[in-house]
Amino acid sequence: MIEINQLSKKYKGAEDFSVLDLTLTVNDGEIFGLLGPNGAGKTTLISMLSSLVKPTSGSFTINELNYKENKLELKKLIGIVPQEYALYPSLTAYENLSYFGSMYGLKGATLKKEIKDHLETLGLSKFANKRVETFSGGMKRRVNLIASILHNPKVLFLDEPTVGVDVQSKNVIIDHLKQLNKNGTTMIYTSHHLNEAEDFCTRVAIIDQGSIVVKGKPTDLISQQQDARNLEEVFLAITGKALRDYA
Ligand SMILES: Nc1ncnc2c1ncn2[C@@H]1O[C@H](COP(=O)(O)OP(=O)(O)OP(=O)(O)O)[C@@H](O)[C@H]1O
Repeated sequence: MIEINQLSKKYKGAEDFSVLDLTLTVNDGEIFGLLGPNGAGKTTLISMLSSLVKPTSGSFTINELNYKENKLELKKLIGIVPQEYALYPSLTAYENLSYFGSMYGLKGATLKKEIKDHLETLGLSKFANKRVETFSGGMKRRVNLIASILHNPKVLFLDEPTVGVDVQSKNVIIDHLKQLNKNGTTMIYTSHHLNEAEDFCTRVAIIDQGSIVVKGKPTDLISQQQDARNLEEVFLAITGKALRDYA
């Protein structure tokens, strides 16, 4: 279970808080979606939960481990699928995955088997020994995903795991994530693909300006919002149609 208590982040030199007093509980086995316009604070929140960004105030626990006191245990428990590719372009898929797997403490036959199985499920076996710089966006996204799940994390943070990929890659990625979830991985996921989130998530929160505006099951949010037929219409009704450009 992930318990977030009044978590806030104000970056150095920034005028405003990127995440403000955010309180949320995500239960074991959930796929929880963080939805919101550009700049809403989704990546900042995920980055704090995965110990990449230090909170300004507030606290959180993951499976009762406190982020301040149990950093090492937490690191083993979680996986992070970052928005940017965390891959070495001049290394092959296999070399990249060996490197990331060994960082998580996997080695020998176990590491080999995990890499082989994941490459197979995600349709990449025949590209294992090709350099990642030659891969399409969808293939890079799939390798990026495998790099974060080789150690079989109990909790997985996914920052736009299907951005910029074709429909085929997207299906393979989402099916694989659903399978991982069935096997016991709890997930927090951000996306701008609201159709995908509607199908994929057990619950979602719509975040705007660092705070949760609404949260609930996608079907409940749709039925509660007057005239909304899908999550995108709920989203637009709640966050408005104005552009959210920032620099
Ligand atoms: N390293 C940083 N330093 C200063 N400000 C930052 C930093 N990272 C993010 N911000 C600011 O924090 C706010 C929230 O950004 P964040 O990336 O968390 O939003 P997001 O919801 O993930 O957006 P997107 O959908 O565009 O990925 C924005 O105003 C952004 O400019």
